[in-house]
Formats: sequence, C-alpha cells, structure tokens
Amino acid sequence: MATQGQVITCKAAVAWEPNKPLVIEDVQVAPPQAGEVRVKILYTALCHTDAYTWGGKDPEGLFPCILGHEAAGIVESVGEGVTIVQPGDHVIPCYQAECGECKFCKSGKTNLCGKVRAATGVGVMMSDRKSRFSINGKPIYHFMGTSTFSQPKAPLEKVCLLGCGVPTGLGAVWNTAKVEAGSIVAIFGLGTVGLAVAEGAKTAGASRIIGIDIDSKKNLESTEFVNPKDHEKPIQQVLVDLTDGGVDYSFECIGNVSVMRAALECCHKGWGTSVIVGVAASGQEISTRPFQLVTGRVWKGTAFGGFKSRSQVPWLVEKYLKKEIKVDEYITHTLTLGEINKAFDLMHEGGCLRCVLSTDA
Ligand SMILES: NC(=O)c1ccc[n+]([C@@H]2O[C@H](COP(=O)([O-])OP(=O)(O)OC[C@H]3O[C@@H](n4cnc5c(N)ncnc54)[C@H](O)[C@@H]3O)[C@@H](O)[C@H]2O)c1
Ligand SMILES: N[C@@H](CCC(=O)N[C@@H](CSCO)C(=O)NCC(=O)O)C(=O)O
Ligand SMILES: [Zn+2]
Ligand SMILES: [Zn+2]
Repeated sequence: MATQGQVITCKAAVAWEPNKPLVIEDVQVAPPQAGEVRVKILYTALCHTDAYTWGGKDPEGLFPCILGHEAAGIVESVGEGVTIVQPGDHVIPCYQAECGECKFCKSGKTNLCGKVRAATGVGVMMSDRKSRFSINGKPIYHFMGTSTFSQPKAPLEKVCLLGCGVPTGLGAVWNTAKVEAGSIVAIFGLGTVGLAVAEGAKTAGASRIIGIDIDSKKNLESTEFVNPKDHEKPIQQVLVDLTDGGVDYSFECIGNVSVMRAALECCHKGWGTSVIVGVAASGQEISTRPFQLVTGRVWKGTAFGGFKSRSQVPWLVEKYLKKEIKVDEYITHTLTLGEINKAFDLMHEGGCLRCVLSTDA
C-alpha cells in the first residue's frame, strides 16, 4: 500500500478551544506504530458526549483535539504485529477497548478494559504516550481512543451508530439492569440513548415503558409519556403515583444529577433499580437520602451498555442486518463533515436524534 508507513494528510474537524466553532483543518496523521491501526473514517454520528466535552464540561477534555466517537470506516494501514484486522477491513472503532488479558477483561464482571484507558483519557497512544495527529508540527489530542474489529458488509453510514448510542441503550437494559418480562420501566431523556433503552425494554417484555422528556416531540407511540413541565409535583412523585408505588427499573439518559436523584427515587421500595447512563458535567455529584438505598433501591451505572467491544459489537451488527434491532430509525439528519457546527446546533434545537456526517463529501 502506497501510504503504509507514511505520514498522510486528512481533513478533520478540530476543536481548538471549548465551545468555539470546530474548524475543518488539514491534519497530518503519523503512521500506526506497533499494535496500532490507522482507520479512514467514512461516516460519523454526533453523540451528546461530544457536545459535553466540546462544551468544556469534561474533566478529561483536552484541547486542541479531534472529537467524535460514534463512527465507521475502513482500515487504511496497520502497525507491526497487528493481525486482527488488515487494510480494507470495515470497522467500527470503539472507545471501550477489549484486550482480553487485563484484570477487568478476565473478571467476567465488566466490559471496562484497563489496558489503554490511562492513555486514552489523556488523548495519546499507549506505546509512546504521543498523539499521532498534528498540524504543522503542533500535536492535536485524540479523544476517547479507539479499538477495532472487523465486521461483515453492513452499511457504514448506518452502523456507525453501533459505536456508542444504540448499544449503550440496549445494553443498559439487557446487560446492566437485566430487565425481566412484566417489569415497569421509566426512561428519563428520550434522545437516541433513551429510545434505545425503550427498544431494549420492549424486547425484554416490559409491561409498561414510561418515557419522560421536557421535549414533547420526543414522545414515541410505543411508550407512555410524561412531560415534567406538565406537573407541579416532583417527577418522582408523579411516577410513584402512576405505578402504585414505583417502577421496577429506571434509566437516566440525560446527564442531569437532579434527574438522576428523581430516577432513583421513583423506583419501587424493596427492589427498584436505577441505572445512570447520562454523563454529568465536571464537578457535579449525585445525592439522595441513604434511606432510599437502605429500603432496597439499587443505584447502578453503565458504560457502553456493558457490551464488550470486540466480541459483542459484531453480534450487534448481525442483529441489525437481520432487522432485530433498530438503527436507521435514529438517524434524523445527514450532513457532511464541513457542516459539523450546524450538526451541533441541530442537537440542541430538538427534533434531532442522530445526525450522521459523511467525511468524503
Ligand atoms: N454511559 C454511556 O456509555 C453513554 C453512552 C452514550 C451517551 N451517554 C450519555 O447519555 C446521555 C444521552 O445521550 P443522547 O446522545 O441520547 O443525548 P440527547 O441530547 O440526544 O438526548 C437527551 C434527551 O434528554 C432530554 N432532557 C434534557 N433535560 C431533561 C430533563 N431535565 N428532564 C427530562 N428530559 C430532559 C432532552 O430533551 C433530550 O431528548 C448524555 O448525557 C450522553 O453523554 C452515555
Ligand atoms: N470523561 C468523563 C467521563 C465520560 C464518561 O462517563 N464516558 C462514558 C462514555 S460516554 C459515551 O458517549 C464511559 O464509558 N465512561 C467509562 C470510561 O470512560 O472508561 C469524566 O472524566 O467524567
Ligand atoms: Zn457516545
Ligand atoms: Zn482488557
């Protein structure tokens, strides 16, 4: 391959500073070192977490950087020792690694991998603690790292969503909460993540799925819908009253610590479980009366829905190809990389679930 081992130049949207419009720049990308893979990203969606880091709310946010973590592309070249993928493979880069060897991977208790997290948290590659991106010699940080795996002929402009939002919602229900048939489920925040929770709850056989959002346009027919703005009582009380004592499972898919409290407190005494999915801003903390836990409610959280990236995302791609899970339905907008700032605006305007950007146009 002509570009193997070479520095290449690519277009990327660079976040120079928090909240300042992203700028499309020519970025030099160093060749992959041992164990690394260089991927040509063809499609990328925006997840709320990108807006959170760009907005300066992420304690791990580093600038300048190249954001984005819900994508699909083609392996361009590989470093020494890489055997799991080869140039030309279609891949979904995942921010949760799966090395298969560390204490976390071997535990059988979590999808969190300990191998590369320290490096990806500070925007560099593990081997030499350096970035592979630069503009005229100035390093540009990575964001959330990548690991890769091969998957069959799926439309990349759709399955990029399997890099974050859709697996997170489905897995929060199937892996983290393990919702049983007949359960009553409440979902706070009906963006892509919350709607994927609803989809997961439906397939798990939930008897009632109650969606809560301040944007009534997010009301889906398959769910009961509550807009907190329509009620004077605290939303947890509204839900307790609606459900004869509380829900069996609740999911916070917003990133708001007051709502996280409400999501716990709307759970049924004795057994209700609340799962935190939303990412809260730097410095924010959750609180509740310890009595809420003493009386049997359980507070949990999930990253990437508990899915292991390399071993389970290909399974999700297969499920998508067999039409067993929704993906296309969450794509409300398609734009180009050059229109990325408009895509962030759309995210805040309502009516937008996922906006997929094509990078080649
Ligand atoms: N844990 C993980 O692995 C993981 C993965 C993906 C996303 N996330 C996080 O999950 C959250 C949801 O992501 P998304 O991409 O679906 O976001 P989104 O912005 O598309 O959806 C959020 C929804 O919450 C609603 N909302 C906002 N404030 C509300 C309030 N006070 N009460 C009720 N509804 C309210 C909005 O109207 C919107 O519909 C974000 O915090 C994101 O960072 C976490
Ligand atoms: N950098 C933040 C944490 C952000 C966070 O919680 N990220 C989620 C994924 S959000 C995807 O849209 C996650 O998986 N966290 C586990 C991990 O990063 O290992 C902070 O420092 O507060
Ligand atoms: Zn995400
Ligand atoms: Zn590991």
